[in-house]
Order: sequence, then C-alpha cells, then structure tokens
Amino acid sequence: MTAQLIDGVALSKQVRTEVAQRAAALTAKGVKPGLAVVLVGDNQASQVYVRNKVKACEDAGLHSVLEKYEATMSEADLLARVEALNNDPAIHGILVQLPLPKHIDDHKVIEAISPEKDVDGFHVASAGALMVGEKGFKACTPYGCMKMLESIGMKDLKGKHAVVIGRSNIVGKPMAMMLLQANATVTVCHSGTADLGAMTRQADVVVAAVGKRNVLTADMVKPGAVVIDVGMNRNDEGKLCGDVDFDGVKEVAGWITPVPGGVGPMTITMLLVNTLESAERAAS
Ligand SMILES: Nc1nc(=O)c2c([nH]1)NC[C@@H]1CN(c3ccc(C(=O)N[C@@H](CCC(=O)O)C(=O)O)cc3)C=[N+]21
Repeated sequence: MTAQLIDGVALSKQVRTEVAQRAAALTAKGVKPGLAVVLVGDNQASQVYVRNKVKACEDAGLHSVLEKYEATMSEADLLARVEALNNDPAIHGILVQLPLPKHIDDHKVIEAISPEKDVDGFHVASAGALMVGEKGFKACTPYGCMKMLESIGMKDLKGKHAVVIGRSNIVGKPMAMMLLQANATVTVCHSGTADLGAMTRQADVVVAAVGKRNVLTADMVKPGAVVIDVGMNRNDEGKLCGDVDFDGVKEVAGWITPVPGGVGPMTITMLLVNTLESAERAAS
C-alpha cells in the first residue's frame, strides 16, 4: 500500500470536539442548538442513518428531535410539519430524510424548508448561494470532502486538476462548485463521458460519487493522486463498499478515503457544523 488513509472517523472526532465546545458556549448563553430530523416511512437504511444523526447530536450537546411518520402520510401534512418547524425557535436545522415515499414530491418539501434552517444545503437558495459565492449552507457530503482535503493540506487547490465523477444535485454538482471555489481546475464526468479513465488519469484529486462499485480502478489513477470515495454500496457478501476499487487503487494513490469510515462520518459531522452555525447566527 502506497496511499495514506484519510480517516473520516478521526477527523470527525476532532471537528465534533470543536462543535461541542461551541455548542456548550452557546447553550450557556441560553441558545441550545437544535436539529429536527423528519423521517417518513420505514426504509431500513434510513432508520439507521437517522439514528446515527440523532446520536451524533446528543454526543455533541445539540438538542435533537426525531419526528417519525407513517409511509402513508400526505404531502400536505408533511408540508405543514415543515412549516411548524420553520416557526419553532428551538429548532435551527431541519433535515427531511430522503428518499421520501413516491406520492410525496421531494423537491416541493425541500423548497418548503426555510433557507435559514436548510442544514442539508439542498434548497435552491443554498445551491444558488454556493454557485455565486454567497453565504449559505453547504451540502454536507461535499462539504465533508472539502474538510478532508483541508486536513491533508489541500485547502487551496490552485494549479490542481480535480475530477468529479457524478453530477447529482446533492453531491456531484455542489462538489464541483466547492472545488472551483478552492481554485481547482474542475472536470465533471458522468454516464455520458466518453473515456472516463482518460479524464481521471489527469486528476490530482478524484471524487467518485456515482453509487456503483468499481467505478474507479487502479489503471484510472495517476500515481500519488488523492482519491475521495463518496459511494455507499454493498458487495456480493453484503459488506459496505464505495465506488472505488479500494484494494487496487490504494497501491497507486497518494491518499485515499475508506468506506466505511471515510466520507460517511464526515457527512454527519458537517450536519452538526451547519446546525451549530445556524444557531450561532440566530443568537447573534
Ligand atoms: N436529507 C438527507 N440528508 C442526508 O444527508 C442523507 C439523506 N437525506 N438520505 C440518505 C443519505 C445517506 N447519508 C449517510 C450519512 C452518513 C453515513 C455514514 O456515516 N456511514 C458510515 C457507515 C454506516 C453503516 O455502517 O451503515 C460510514 O461510511 O462509515 C451513511 C449515509 C446521509 N443521507
């Protein structure tokens, strides 16, 4: 193995300690940061993620509320709950867990969240703010990836070429914008890209965010490159794995993030950071 590991658990611990200190200071001033997590339906994976988020809040001294609803909940009822949370002064962040049941329009629900409480960074106003370099909540997963780069001395990416694989609204697109903001030269690849390997072999930083195993293999990586794996898949044995062929790529890359223990924990960490900052803004 030539690559060094970027440990998302260790980095999370560091950042969450800071969050806990700032949350305690704010609480002492009478404002306890609060996150509301809304879960509709009984998606197994969602139950686990949501529990992890609530536990992370508790550990950092944030107030959290978990609202669970039946899969049959109407869209109108969900929109009414979001509106109530928008108006609840004890709540500084609102997260509506995706995916939502099919009869509910997720776009409509996300747009109903007040941008001041959109700690997921999914609202059009948050995406727009990122696009034009204004203040707004950054989507937690790409934000966590940027923190990981910062942790290895790559806060400024001037002169570096970053290749993002994937163009989703929640990871690929905001990731590209954040890398651009950090002065990288950015290429976004996707299912319509003719020769993915030709692109990734030029990259100093590769971010894989497709949701498919082995999208990035050793032959596609420039020696010494930084490889960030956003994927969350199951292999044939049912084990959690990313989009990157970790065993192959770790022999070529300079740095690599593991799955599990990489981007996932950082996503939750940045959710705490956003919630804390929302509360700090509300208190000032
Ligand atoms: N409104 C909304 N916001 C989200 O941020 C959101 C969402 N909906 N829907 C689902 C996805 C998924 N997601 C994860 C976050 C952390 C881990 C995580 O911590 N994973 C651990 C392992 C967990 C395990 O063992 O299963 C790791 O990678 O080490 C996973 C998945 C947030 N999501």
